[in-house]
Amino acid sequence: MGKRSHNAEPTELREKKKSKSDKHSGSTKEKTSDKENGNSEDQAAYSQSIALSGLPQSQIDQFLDKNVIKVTDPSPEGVKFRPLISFDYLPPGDDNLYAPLKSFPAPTPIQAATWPLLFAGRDVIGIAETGSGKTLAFGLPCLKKLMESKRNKKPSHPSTVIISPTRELAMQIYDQLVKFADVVKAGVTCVYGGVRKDEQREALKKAVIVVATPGRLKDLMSDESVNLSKVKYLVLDEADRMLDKGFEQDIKEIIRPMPVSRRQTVMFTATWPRSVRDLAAGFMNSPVTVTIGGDPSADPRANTRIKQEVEVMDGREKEGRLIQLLNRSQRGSNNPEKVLVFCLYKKEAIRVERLIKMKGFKVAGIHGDLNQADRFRNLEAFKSGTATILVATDVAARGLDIPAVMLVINVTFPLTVEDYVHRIGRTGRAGATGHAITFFTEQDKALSGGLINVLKAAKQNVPEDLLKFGTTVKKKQHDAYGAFFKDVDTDKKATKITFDD
Ligand SMILES: Nc1ncnc2c1ncn2[C@@H]1O[C@H](COP(=O)(O)OP(=O)(O)OP(=O)(O)O)[C@@H](O)[C@H]1O
Repeated sequence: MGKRSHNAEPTELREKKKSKSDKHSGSTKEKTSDKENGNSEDQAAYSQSIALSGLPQSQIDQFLDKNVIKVTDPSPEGVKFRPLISFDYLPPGDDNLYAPLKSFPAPTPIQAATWPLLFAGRDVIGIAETGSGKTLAFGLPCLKKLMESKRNKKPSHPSTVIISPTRELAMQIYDQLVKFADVVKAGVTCVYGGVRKDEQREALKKAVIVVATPGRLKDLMSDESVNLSKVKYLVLDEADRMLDKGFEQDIKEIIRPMPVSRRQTVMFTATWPRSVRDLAAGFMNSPVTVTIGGDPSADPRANTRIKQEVEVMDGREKEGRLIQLLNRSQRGSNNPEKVLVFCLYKKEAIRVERLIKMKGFKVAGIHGDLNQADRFRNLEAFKSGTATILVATDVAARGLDIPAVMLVINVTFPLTVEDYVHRIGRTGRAGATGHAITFFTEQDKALSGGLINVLKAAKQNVPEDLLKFGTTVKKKQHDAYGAFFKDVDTDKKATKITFDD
């Protein structure tokens, strides 16, 4: 929990003097108008439940303080919805949609704070730690919209697009949506590169919600297999990755046919570097920014339930130390814990996987040199526990929700501190604790300042050896930021630049 001073701005959500319009509308129900939202068509109005409006303000304030929730709304009215602190306060909806929520005790803070805004049709930037339920934060409103639209008419073109940087994450979002609302299964489809297009083209004919990686979606647009001119709800998951150099152009092309006046644009992430913020603003309409856990302008923040250890070493010591750590975590138990090992380059991942296999451990790998079927199969083997160690490049750094990953080992430091935060965020999810061990060598010293700040912000030990590399945070990001994660369509001829994924 952060300090109270971090939380200075939620006063916007606290009791305010009633404006003229509030007085006219009464205190229990507040409907957003289309004009306020800048969204003209089919915008579902959101009515705050009477029970939620009736709660004492102190209870709302306590929730905001405890979870360090900051909501910044640029519109003249400011923030007027209370967070949905319990599932009981959700707007009326289909039982099929809400029933699976019963497996959770309460909405997570990012869900509680963003749902009212999303139901009300506002553009939202949601920033919250890894593993904090962001998928459902943007997913539930989109499923609700789908169910409502199904009742009204049969759509001819997709109304919702969710874009994700990797194929595995796209598939995971798709799985979560259909698991959540099986009844809408027919209306949801997932398109990504590395597999044939024919089935995807067929599925797109009936799709209302499309989950996609950018490269394949762009291809399917250009051969007119999908028309995005009717899209009203656009989500960029892992938004900072989607807006960085590797993807920026694709995203611009995908968004072009979607009319801004009718589009609700939603961005979610655990890290929100300054470098992408202006670009994000250009795609959005008066967005409300919701931050959980502290100031978004500060350094990237890691989930505080993860114990972070950094071991400064010579590069030649890495393999020996890795095997030592794996021996400790895998041997002597019938049920060895799941360990995710990150490498930076594909060749390195292949070499490390081979080494681990040679030592007799149950290991699988995931990186851009594998074909898509192998990527899915290996990820599944790790999820199911057939393999207890997964060696991955940064293709697995973001978003993947793999149950019970107990330890993340960074054999080679990533290209940015944001990626570090996402990598270690594969452990310690949904309220659990986690552990991350990072090997750091002189070669990585340009990132020592950023890493030190992440460690300090999460109240972790900073080794003396790391401090020696310097505490300055270098502004310039690696030029390849983003390029290592791009899903390249294997149906296409190779171009000059080849990406890691
Ligand atoms: N209200 C809730 N209570 C408890 N667990 C939840 C709740 N909502 C979602 N979860 C679970 O929390 C886990 C993490 O959620 P999710 O993958 O959406 O995290 P995320 O914030 O998107 O993480 P990342 O930043 O790594 O992408 C999932 O297993 C999900 O089922």
